[in-house]
Amino acid sequence: MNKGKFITFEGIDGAGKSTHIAYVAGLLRARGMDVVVTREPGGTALGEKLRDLLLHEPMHLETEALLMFAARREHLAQVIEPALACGRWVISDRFTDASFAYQGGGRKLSLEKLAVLENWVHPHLQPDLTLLFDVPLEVARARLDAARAPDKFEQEKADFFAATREVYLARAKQFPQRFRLVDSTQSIEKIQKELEELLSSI
Ligand SMILES: Nc1ncnc2c1ncn2[C@@H]1O[C@H](COP(=O)(O)OP(=O)(O)OP(=O)(O)O)[C@@H](O)[C@H]1O
Ligand SMILES: Cc1cn([C@H]2C[C@H](O)[C@@H](COP(=O)(O)O)O2)c(=O)[nH]c1=O
Repeated sequence: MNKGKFITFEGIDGAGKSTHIAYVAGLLRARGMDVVVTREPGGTALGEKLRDLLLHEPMHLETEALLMFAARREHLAQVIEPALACGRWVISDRFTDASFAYQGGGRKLSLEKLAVLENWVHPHLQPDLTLLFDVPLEVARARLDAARAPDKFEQEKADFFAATREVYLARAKQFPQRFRLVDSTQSIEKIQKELEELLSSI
């Protein structure tokens, strides 16, 4: 049995990831793939409880990083690994790149500590494709302000998101084989066209 592929969507809050997930899942299903759509933090019953704490309770930055990886361990064991093993494709709204970007960039937690957690929780698995939706902070902020009340992360200041975006862009340079940068200032229709072309090659 062929293993499925693992696709992750990343970007700062308001970049537009969630808008495009259903579209990409639809494209892949039309090509006959069996697709699982999931998210982080979350994706399991325990993970969703942790998500609620992570998005709304103040906590020490290391507690936050550890809970992100605890939720991820459960997500891998219950959802991601079993799905890939039986040939399904997994699309996750965020994965470990978000921990490097938010906890490492935004909160300034040591990237070495995060690498230790990554190596513990998923020493061998990496996404086959990571779509990084990139927008200037002001564009993301304006979109979020128009869309919903902010959670704990979305209330952070511009310098937090500038550092988060910087780490995302640095990781895209560090891992060019799996990252694809999507200019998310474009219209939704233009981005969909770009995604369609991009996915035709995997
Ligand atoms: N290319 C676009 N042009 C204009 N508006 C957009 C575009 N992409 C997304 N939006 C709008 O911006 C808002 C935020 O989009 P979305 O929820 O997809 O962002 P996100 O990256 O998933 O954010 P978060 O990570 O905080 O969930 C939504 O109201 C969405 O309709
Ligand atoms: C996986 C992960 C997520 N975060 C942050 C990023 C976002 O602000 C929230 C999730 O909200 P979304 O609307 O579903 O994008 O969590 C993080 O800080 N670290 C992580 O590892």
